[in-house]
Amino acid sequence: MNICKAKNYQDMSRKAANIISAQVIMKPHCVLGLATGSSPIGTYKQLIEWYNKGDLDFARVMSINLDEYKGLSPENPQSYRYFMNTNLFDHINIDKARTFVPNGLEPDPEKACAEYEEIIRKSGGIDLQLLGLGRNGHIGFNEPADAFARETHCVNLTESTIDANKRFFESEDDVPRQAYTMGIGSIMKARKILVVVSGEDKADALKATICGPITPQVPASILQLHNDVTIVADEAALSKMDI
Ligand SMILES: N[C@@H]1[C@@H](O)[C@H](O)[C@@H](COP(=O)(O)O)O[C@@H]1O
Repeated sequence: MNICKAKNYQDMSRKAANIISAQVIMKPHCVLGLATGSSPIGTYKQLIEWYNKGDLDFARVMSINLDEYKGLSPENPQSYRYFMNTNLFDHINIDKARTFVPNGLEPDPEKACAEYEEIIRKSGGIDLQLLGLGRNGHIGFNEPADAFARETHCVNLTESTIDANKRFFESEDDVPRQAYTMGIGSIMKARKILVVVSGEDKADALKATICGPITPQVPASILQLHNDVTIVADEAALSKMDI
């Protein structure tokens, strides 16, 4: 694992955006695996800035997002499709028909997940997967569990995740209890993985991810087995480690 220490959130975002830019410049028709949450927002802002300066071209890029709340429509401001449109896609020249997010409105989990795995398979594989880290070590919506889930599946969100994500909703009751997420196997197939981590509330999860045993109780710990992972973390997130 390549650990890159950033001073703060802004520095982390710029460093991560540099890595994504390099990917897009080196392979203009690349497949980007994208993430939601507050961690990658600064990275997306930086990419938009460089796009506006004429430094980046997303015309041939395809994107595949990690996850979506089950039951939320793309127009719902809390949906991850809406998040991606407003935080990135609406501001760059990516072809929206080539941006994919699991279909939150598909009530049949088997159908929703099989369709999504087919999209990943047909894409030829994700070149660079961007990830945030949950406070309990989750990636995508792969929550701590007794076993690693391989493919896209439907999950019941844990109390910790519902609590962490309620800030985006009017009340805790409005947070969906289920989501569709790419599995650990789908994530691990990406050729390169980039994790962005900021803030002291992630310090324990980050330490367990990097130094702890590989266990489905800390889903991100599986990343120790991937051969091309870069973690860009700020000082606060690295505060519990000697790095
Ligand atoms: N499904 C998302 C994850 O993909 C994200 O990494 C995590 C952390 O979010 P944040 O970056 O806001 O801390 O939140 C959600 O649960």
